[in-house]
Amino acid sequence: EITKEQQALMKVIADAYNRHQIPQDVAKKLLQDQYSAEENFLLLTEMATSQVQVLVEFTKNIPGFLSLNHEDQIALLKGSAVEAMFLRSAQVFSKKMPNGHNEVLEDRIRRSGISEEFMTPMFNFYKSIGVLHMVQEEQALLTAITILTPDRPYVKDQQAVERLQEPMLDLLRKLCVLQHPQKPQYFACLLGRLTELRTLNYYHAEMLTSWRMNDHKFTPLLCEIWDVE
Ligand SMILES: CC(C)c1onc(-c2c(Cl)cccc2Cl)c1COc1ccc(-c2ccc3c(C(=O)O)c[nH]c3c2)cc1
Repeated sequence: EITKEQQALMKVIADAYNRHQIPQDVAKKLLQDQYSAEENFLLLTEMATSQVQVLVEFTKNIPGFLSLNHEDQIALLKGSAVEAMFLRSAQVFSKKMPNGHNEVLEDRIRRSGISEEFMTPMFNFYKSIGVLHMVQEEQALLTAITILTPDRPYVKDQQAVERLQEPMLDLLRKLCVLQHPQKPQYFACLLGRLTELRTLNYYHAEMLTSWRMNDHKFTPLLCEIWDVE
């Protein structure tokens, strides 16, 4: 019972998600052989920077986003960047990249100066996403829903964001019923992942602090989106 306009919305979001991905030459860098903590940190910084650029382009394709108040657009991007990158990197792990990126990505993350205490929640999240076997459309919608979270810090017109997020949630609910008829709880499961994502924001803030304590440098784009330096 997906309506015509919901089909159109799904197509726009799924196309934007598939069109905006990290360039292959950047993703391939994960496979080069330097494995020092320094090299890993630099590579991950490059991946994150490229991923933020991809995220901004994807967000601009979300119907209605560009007609939101400009400050609110920035607040939504800043508030959701880490969560969207956890989602994206989780899908890299679960989709079993053809050229073995997932093991390499995991290895580099484990050896990039992140302290043990953040590894457990991070890789638990990756596992919990992996077991869901989300289809591309679900991944795209879940990312759009994460970006359109009304109660991010400094968002002024929360109602305007709710009006954009609601149709996405409605569409995702219907899609889950269609894609996973044998799992009636599937939609609720996905929303549970969004709650888990929020807790990862706190761990990530700690990660940033400890990297900065060890004098790690970020790119201007990451400094801007994460309010560091
Ligand atoms: C500044 C650095 C050190 C950082 O700080 N926190 C995090 C960080 C971490 Cl360590 C975990 C989760 C979220 C964040 Cl922001 C990171 C690294 O972030 C990323 C972001 C995104 C990818 C990523 C995306 C797509 C693909 C891809 C494909 O699409 O084909 C193939 N390989 C991919 C790799 C990797 C690492």
